[in-house]
Amino acid sequence: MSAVLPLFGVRDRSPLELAPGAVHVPGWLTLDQQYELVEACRSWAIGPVPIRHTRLPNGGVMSVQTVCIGWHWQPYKYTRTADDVNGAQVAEFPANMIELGRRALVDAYQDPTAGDGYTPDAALINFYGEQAKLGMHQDKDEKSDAPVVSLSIGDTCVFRFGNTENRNKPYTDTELASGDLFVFGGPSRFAYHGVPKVYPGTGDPATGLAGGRLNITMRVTGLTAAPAQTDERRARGAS
Ligand SMILES: O=C(O)CCC(=O)C(=O)O
Ligand SMILES: [Fe+2]
Repeated sequence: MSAVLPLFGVRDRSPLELAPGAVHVPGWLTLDQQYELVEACRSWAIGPVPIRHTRLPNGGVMSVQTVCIGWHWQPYKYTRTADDVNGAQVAEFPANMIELGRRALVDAYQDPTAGDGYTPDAALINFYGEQAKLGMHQDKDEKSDAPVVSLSIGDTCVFRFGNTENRNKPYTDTELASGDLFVFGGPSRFAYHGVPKVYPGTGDPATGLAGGRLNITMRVTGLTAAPAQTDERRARGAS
């Protein structure tokens, strides 16, 4: 009997360019990194601003659940406090995530300088249950054209990556699996994209996620923090 080739389950980790500036790196995160991120997300999901189904101005509710760090996102702006949830300030954006974002750009663009000066200051953390989807949209509430770094953990999904003109064709459907990195920057920074489907039960529980899909998108908001009001300014009623 011939030996079984040890290729089963091994994915090609070379970066794949879907469009200029849009790069998919399969299996970029190690299992340990995924586990650590799941733990961190679990704690952010509890508070200071709990994870929620975002309410849209048209009265709809997103099927995806979202919690933010650094800046709070609500349709369609970033704010320091989560006024549409509990009014609290979201958790700080940790320095090790900035580092991870920089390494993501270096590896995706295969350029040792690609991460220089990249300082993401917000992340949206999305949790997809079995039925959750995300419609085609652009990430355009940032006042910066710095790349978006996306990390996926848990169940595999169909990721639809479109054009910069509208939410329709042409688009490319690709699968994002646990540990995958996807970067969209440059001419693809404002491309439409969405998640039409998640495949339940495809994730590895060793990530710490028993079910569902976690996606973290790091962004540069281009916003500066409003200076904290001093007691004196507050007493004077300065706005
Ligand atoms: O879940 C994903 O892969 C994409 C998430 C996304 O597009 C977003 O949060 O804006
Ligand atoms: Fe997005």
